[in-house]
Amino acid sequence: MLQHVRVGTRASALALTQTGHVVDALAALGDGDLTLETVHVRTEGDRLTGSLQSLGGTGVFVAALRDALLDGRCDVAVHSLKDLPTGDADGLTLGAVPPREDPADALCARDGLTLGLLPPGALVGTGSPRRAAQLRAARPDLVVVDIRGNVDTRLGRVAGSASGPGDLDAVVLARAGLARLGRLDAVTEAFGPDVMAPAPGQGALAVEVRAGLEPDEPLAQALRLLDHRPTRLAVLAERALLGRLEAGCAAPIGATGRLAHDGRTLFLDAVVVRPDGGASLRRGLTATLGGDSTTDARALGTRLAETLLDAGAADLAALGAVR
Ligand SMILES: NCc1[nH]cc(CCC(=O)O)c1CC(=O)O
Repeated sequence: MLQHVRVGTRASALALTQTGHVVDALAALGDGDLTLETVHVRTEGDRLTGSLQSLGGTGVFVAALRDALLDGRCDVAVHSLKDLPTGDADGLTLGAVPPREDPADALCARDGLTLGLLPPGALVGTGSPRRAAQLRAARPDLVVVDIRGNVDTRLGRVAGSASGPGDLDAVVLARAGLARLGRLDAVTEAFGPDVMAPAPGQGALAVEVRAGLEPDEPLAQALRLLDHRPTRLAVLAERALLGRLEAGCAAPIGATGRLAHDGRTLFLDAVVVRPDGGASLRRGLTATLGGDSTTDARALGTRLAETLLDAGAADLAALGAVR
């Protein structure tokens, strides 16, 4: 059976490379039964300017792609997993979670500087309250500047660009995005999770499709082969934590899940940081997965969220969740 599949993407450089990776992988895994086409979908987030917080988070980037899937303008949508809202989308399903890149956050500073070597009062750009809070915790003397824009725009704020010289000493970006764009040269320090815990889902992609694929259609078969169980279980736990805390991708919450080599021990570490960086709560839990590993992974995230709520996370970070 030959199947033609349209893959929807945003037009940003990062979205295009991410979609390209998935298209190439699906073509290889489809074993000649799949033909693929990339279709561009314009999203509201690409049009608007202003801080991400004022847009209500990066969910705006996702909504237009989801509409295109539901309308049948495309059959597959590739998202940065951390940008997906934690709730399920009606009529859609997570078709595959490919192997994750290193989820670390990375400092991209002028003159090869690391966080410890930035001078007092240095200007560090990020649009993420999570990154801002952890920067303030590590270096209360720095000035965090709220910025947005695509990866090139942000790097240009340090290195300078056609529109002028750089006006910041550093920016913080996901290492994964830089890796996919071939821009790891800009990284001057990759943060360990003790300094900056990455966002739930960071470094992972989500391949979303309409619910109800036939299991034997070529797309469904290729998606099963593309799916990486350790990544899927880790991100399900991370996102369940975020969901239970009633927080989105803009919340000052970091989380890292990891499946042990035995395939059934799942670790989850999380931190909730007060936005001013002056206090934080860090907790970890481990679960042994049973027959329904998906449910168990989600339960681990929920349980860790409740542990954090018991310790006062909702007040600390002004979250919506109640215990
Ligand atoms: N919110 C924007 C966004 N969504 C995903 C990535 C990077 C790639 C990833 O985390 O998988 C980025 C840019 C960034 O945070 O630096």
